[in-house]
Amino acid sequence: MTAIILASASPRRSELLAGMGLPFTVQPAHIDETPRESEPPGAYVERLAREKALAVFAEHSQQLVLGSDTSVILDQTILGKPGDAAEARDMLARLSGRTHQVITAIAVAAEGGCQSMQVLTEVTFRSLSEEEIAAYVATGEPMDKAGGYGIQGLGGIFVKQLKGSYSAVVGLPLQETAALLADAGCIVWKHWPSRPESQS
Ligand SMILES: Cc1cn([C@H]2C[C@H](O)[C@@H](COP(=O)(O)OP(=O)(O)OP(=O)(O)O)O2)c(=O)[nH]c1=O
Repeated sequence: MTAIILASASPRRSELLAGMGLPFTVQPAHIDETPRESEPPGAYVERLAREKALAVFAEHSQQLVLGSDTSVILDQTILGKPGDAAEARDMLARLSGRTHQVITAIAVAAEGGCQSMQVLTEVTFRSLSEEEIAAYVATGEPMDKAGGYGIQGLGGIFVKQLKGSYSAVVGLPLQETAALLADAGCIVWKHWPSRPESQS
């Protein structure tokens, strides 16, 4: 099988991909993540996923490279990772009591080209008090996460409703990633081990 490289520094993406039962190595991509002027959020997120995959593929063209990007969108505005505690507090105050979109794009670069797609999930937060926001920011959890929260962590208690893909919000949509890998010739389930006693 063609070796898989995950072009990401995100520990969440590594965990999610490992959970699919595939062997892979990690090589983070270093790209400029500045949005272009009036670039629509979906186009921005998918462009970054492709750029991450292609940056690593440029050095490993015999392999299959998976790139991904996640952004939180509120009122058509992209909320990336907060730069400091004040920005994290501001993001969480804006998300409080509202529904926002989380767009995660994935891209697979392989010999045959680069295929990509976007997954949109709607997340509704309950109202958050100022004290709760301050306590959450003080934990440090928001700092390396789009929108300033982690649904898989302490931030999970803010989420009232989710429509779409939970794994996409965490950083890697499992079903769609398996489909894109399959298109590139990597059938995920063929790599699953089976126990001898379950064969009868
Ligand atoms: C909304 C949300 C985001 N996140 C994380 C997923 C991503 O790691 C991060 C979004 O930033 P990204 O720029 O997509 O990813 P990254 O910088 O962490 O890693 P890389 O670019 O190398 O792939 O936010 C959560 O962990 N939980 C959440 O609930």
